[in-house]
Amino acid sequence: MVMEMTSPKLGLNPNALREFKLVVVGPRKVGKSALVVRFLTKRFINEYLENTDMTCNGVADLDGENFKVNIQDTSDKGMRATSLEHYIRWADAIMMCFSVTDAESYKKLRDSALKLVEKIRELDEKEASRVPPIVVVGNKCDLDYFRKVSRQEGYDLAELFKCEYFEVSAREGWSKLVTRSDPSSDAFSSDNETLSAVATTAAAIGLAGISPTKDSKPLHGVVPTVSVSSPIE
Ligand SMILES: Nc1nc2c(ncn2[C@@H]2O[C@H](COP(=O)(O)OP(=O)(O)OP(=O)(O)O)[C@@H](O)[C@H]2O)c(=O)[nH]1
Repeated sequence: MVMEMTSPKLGLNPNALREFKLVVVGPRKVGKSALVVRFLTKRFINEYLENTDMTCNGVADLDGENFKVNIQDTSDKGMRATSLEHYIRWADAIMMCFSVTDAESYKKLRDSALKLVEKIRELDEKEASRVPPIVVVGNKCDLDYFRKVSRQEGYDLAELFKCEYFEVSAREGWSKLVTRSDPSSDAFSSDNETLSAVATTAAAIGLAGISPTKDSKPLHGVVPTVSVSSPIE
C-alpha cells in the first residue's frame, strides 16, 4: 500500500527534492504505523491496517533541509533475514521498533537485530561502508505503568549497532533520546514535543548515505495505493 502525504503548506514540488528512504521494522502491534503517521501528519490515529506493508511518501524537513521522504512501514515479514539484507542495501536509514509494554516484541526485535548484525558481518568492506544508520525505538512510553522492557534493555539493544536509542510515544508525540548517562532510569520524561527528533536523527546520520548509486526502485514491487493529504508543519 502507498500513502501519498502532500505538503500544501510548504507548496513544494517533491520531485525537485532529494529523496530520503527510511525503513521501519518491528514485530506486530508495536506502533510502527502510528509512528510513521505521527511523523508525517502530526496526528495519532488509533487503528491502522494490520500487518500490511505500506509505502508512505511525504515531504519533511530533516535536519534543516526539505526532503522527499519515502518511508517503508513493514509487516512482520520485514523482520526476516532476507528482508533485512535487502533493507541494508536499499535504505538511507533503518528504524527498529519494539513496544516497552511488550517483552515479547523486545525479544523478537533483538532476535532480528542479531540476524542483522550477522548479515552486516558477512558484507565485504565496500558493502559494509554503505550500511545505512540504524535507530532503535521503544514505543508506547505513555503506558509507563505497564512497562515490561527497561530503558537499560532498550539501550543495550541499540548498543548492538552502536546506534541511538529513543523512547517515544506515538500517541502523545513524545520522544526522548536515551544517553549513556541515563539508561537505567525508568521514569519517563520527554524532551521533544514530536517524533521528528527520531526521524531527524536518522536523517542527520544518514545524509551521507544518500547517493545516486543507491537503488531507487520501489522496495516491494507493485503495491496497492491510498492517498492521504496531510498538513506537514
Ligand atoms: N498507548 C499507545 N498505544 C499505541 C501507541 N502507538 C500505537 N499504539 C496502539 O498500538 C496498536 C498497534 O499500532 P500499529 O501502529 O497498528 O502497530 P504496527 O506495529 O503497525 O502493527 P502491525 O501493522 O500489525 O505490525 C494500535 O491499537 C495503536 O493505537 C503509543 O505510542 N501509545
